[in-house]
Amino acid sequence: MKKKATKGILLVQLGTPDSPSTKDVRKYLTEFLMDGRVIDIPYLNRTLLVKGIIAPTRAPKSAKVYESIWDKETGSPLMYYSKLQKDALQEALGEDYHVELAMRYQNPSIELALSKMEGMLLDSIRVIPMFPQYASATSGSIIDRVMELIRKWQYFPALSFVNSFCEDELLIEVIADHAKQHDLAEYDHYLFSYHGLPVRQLGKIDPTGQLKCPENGCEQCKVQTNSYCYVSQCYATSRAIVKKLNLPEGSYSTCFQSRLGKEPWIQPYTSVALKELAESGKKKLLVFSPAFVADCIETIDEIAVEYAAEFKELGGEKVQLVESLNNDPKWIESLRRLAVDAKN
Ligand SMILES: C=CC1=C(C)c2cc3[nH]c(cc4nc(cc5[nH]c(cc1n2)c(C)c5CCC(=O)O)C(CCC(=O)O)=C4C)c(C)c3C=C
Ligand SMILES: [Fe+2]
Ligand SMILES: [Fe+2]
Repeated sequence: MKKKATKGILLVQLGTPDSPSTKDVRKYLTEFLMDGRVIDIPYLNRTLLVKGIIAPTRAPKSAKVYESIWDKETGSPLMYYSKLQKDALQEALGEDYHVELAMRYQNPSIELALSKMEGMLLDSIRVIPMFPQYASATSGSIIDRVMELIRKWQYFPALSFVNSFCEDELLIEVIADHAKQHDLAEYDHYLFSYHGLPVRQLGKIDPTGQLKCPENGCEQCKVQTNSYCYVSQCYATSRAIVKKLNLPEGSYSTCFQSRLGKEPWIQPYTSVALKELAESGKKKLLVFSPAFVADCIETIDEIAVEYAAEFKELGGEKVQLVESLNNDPKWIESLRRLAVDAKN
């Protein structure tokens, strides 16, 4: 008889549309952007903005992009890699563990994954938001949703959450390994491009108001106060990769992509960084995307297609994306350690 699993691991990724049709992309964008941790403005204003403006205008454009990255057999790259990661982690952890995969938005939902786990009467559940750097809009929202659902249960397993793993040794090693698949000497600049956030969301993390993110500059917040500052965690990841690859001072920089709407997002923006690099005569860029654990629309299209075209128009020659963690065995080992070791 198969041994009963006693420990549950719930991997949660952001989410992706069910299909690249405009209808499904609109549904996905609406659920995503109606999350008050993602667009953190009052409900009525958010509804008018998301359902009245962003979803209807963005859905047809985004649908075309999703169509271009969608694989006929395996579908959304983010879903494809997330499933591979889940299966590989289950294999690595063995039969004492039960691993579920959920998406914060759309399918498979956190509700569905937890309903399966509830019936298993597990001793513990460990939730791993699949984001190396904590942000309220991503890991925070996942943790919030899990707590909202589990609080209705009649029993409570020992529950734990991975918060951030921005400097995880193996994670950094995998990123460095993937960079080394390219001839590092060929590039005249190394760019670390992270997903951006509205500036307002950074300041809200600190209830004491003393951290003053980002006015005081965020490069050292994490080191000095061990805060949840997203920007600081991004800089910590960049520093660790730079150290691992021994990149020379002045040959690299950190920037933030994917700005949505008109209000200020954290800077420097990737598009501005590209312009400045082109103006300073840089021709070949190696671009890291360490906010993601799997290739997705943000890497495959935004960096490798859109930013690459932008850079070439500005006089640059080449933008090479460093492959994401995807299903690299070393990353699966890193995930396994996150799953069994409650330190993070
Ligand atoms: C206010 C809007 C957004 C915030 C804040 C935000 C934060 C954030 N997102 C990720 C990771 C991913 N985002 C992805 C796509 C995506 N993100 C936004 C908006 C915000 N993100 C939009 C509108 C989209 C859809 C893209 C489109 O073209 O329509 C994805 C990829 C999903 C996929 O299917 O491939 C990821 C992953 C992080 C890490 C983050 C804050 C730190
Ligand atoms: Fe996003
Ligand atoms: Fe900060």
